[in-house]
Amino acid sequence: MSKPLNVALLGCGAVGTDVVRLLIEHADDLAARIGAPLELAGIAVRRPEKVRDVPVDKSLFTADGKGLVTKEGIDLVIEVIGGIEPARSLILAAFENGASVVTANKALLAEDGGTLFAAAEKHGVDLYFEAAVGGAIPLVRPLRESLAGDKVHKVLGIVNGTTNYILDKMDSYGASYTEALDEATALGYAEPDPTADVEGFDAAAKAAILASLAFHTRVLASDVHREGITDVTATDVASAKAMGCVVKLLAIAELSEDNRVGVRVHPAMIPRSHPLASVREAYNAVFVESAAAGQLMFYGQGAGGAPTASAVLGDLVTVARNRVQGIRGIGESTYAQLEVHPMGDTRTRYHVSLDVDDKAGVLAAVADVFAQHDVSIQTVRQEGRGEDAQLVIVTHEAADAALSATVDDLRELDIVRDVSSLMRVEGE
Ligand SMILES: NC(=O)C1=CN([C@@H]2O[C@H](COP(=O)(O)OP(=O)(O)OC[C@H]3O[C@@H](n4cnc5c(N)ncnc54)[C@H](O)[C@@H]3O)[C@@H](O)[C@H]2O)C=CC1
Ligand SMILES: N[C@@H](CC=O)C(=O)O
Ligand code: NA
Repeated sequence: MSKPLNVALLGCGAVGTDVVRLLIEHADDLAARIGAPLELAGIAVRRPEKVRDVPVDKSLFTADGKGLVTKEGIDLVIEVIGGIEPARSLILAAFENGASVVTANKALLAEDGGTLFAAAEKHGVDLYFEAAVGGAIPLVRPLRESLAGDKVHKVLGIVNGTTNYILDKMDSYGASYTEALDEATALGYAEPDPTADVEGFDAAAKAAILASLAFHTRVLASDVHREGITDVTATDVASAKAMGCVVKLLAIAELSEDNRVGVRVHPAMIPRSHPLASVREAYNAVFVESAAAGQLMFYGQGAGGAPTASAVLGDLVTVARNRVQGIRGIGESTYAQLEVHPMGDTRTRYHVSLDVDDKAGVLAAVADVFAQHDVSIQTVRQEGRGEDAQLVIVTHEAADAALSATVDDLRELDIVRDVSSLMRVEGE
């Protein structure tokens, strides 16, 4: 057994609490797997005086994160504070001090991962981040390692537990949006500011990380087309049901034929027969398609303290083993330097539900608008309701820009009273 490795923990909230618990409960096994015991050297939190349900001496808590990570002899730093600052400065200070870092911070990685990876490389230490995408699900490691010999061309999935929980409760129990969000927050799934979840920022950060790993190129959160679930209405959920579909917030990263990257996060209707439709509560699921392996599916708990702590501890064992052996693990791979194309160039399908006048020629006028934009209609369903009628149209695949322009022109028609539901359709 080698000498003990000193671990500094930054943050002791939903994830940090379970990290401490697992570090203590599994101490002997972790030491045997690493070849050295782990010693918790300190825990940085915003309010050290707060009473916490963690089985450690109170003296370990400090508000001085910088002092903790720059302490002599710190080998490993776990960052589960979240956000950009002070997380970034603390991670950089940890590298400077020669420590390897494990983080769950997708927001930071998707905004400024390049700076972190460069600093880790400069100081000859590791930066691992399995918990940042898909919580407990092994996803980062398969993309970084297992699929390193293949060519991935698409990644598609549900990567935000909070929004999946909300949409699931709305679909299955008719729960209100606010009620479901409160439950997700109480269960420890939501980000400190749940706007990050419901507006799609969290999923966009994860999509950027997945795209970078899958296509070996740097993709930032700002490159991702992002729409959250705040505009998803009970009418959308009911419309999806009527079509045999369910609404999910999807993250999709794909390589186009001209080798550009498209990355997007938006709600979409998917058929109930699609495997992603049965992903319930805060579970996540991600499909990866690659040239040689074909289709792979990863499924599991994407949020919550214990599942996320499992991924953190897995990384901690890896970087600790590297430390004991005096080696470094893999770094960033962005050699491909691919262009990211705008959302308008993405091929998508739309579901459009229109409230229209119920009179002769309406269907022809609506169909003409689609034709003007070269958008082909796959199905039309019309229901008369007295003076007005509902037209439910599903298109074939077309450029997103053409679909969006079609809807803009439909809104201008006198016979169209309202666009009552508008959503992309995926998974057929
Ligand atoms: N909760 C979840 O299900 C998951 C969270 N994550 C990520 O893990 C990280 C932590 O998330 P949670 O534990 O949910 O957050 P949390 O809000 O429950 O905990 C944050 C912790 O950081 C501490 N902190 C905040 N500002 C600080 C500062 N300036 N100095 C020292 N400590 C400070 C707080 O005192 C608290 O202990 C975030 O990056 C989040 O995106 C990743 C996957 C799942
Ligand atoms: N808030 C996130 C937590 C995990 O990444 C989510 O809901 O998925
Ligand atoms: Na993961």
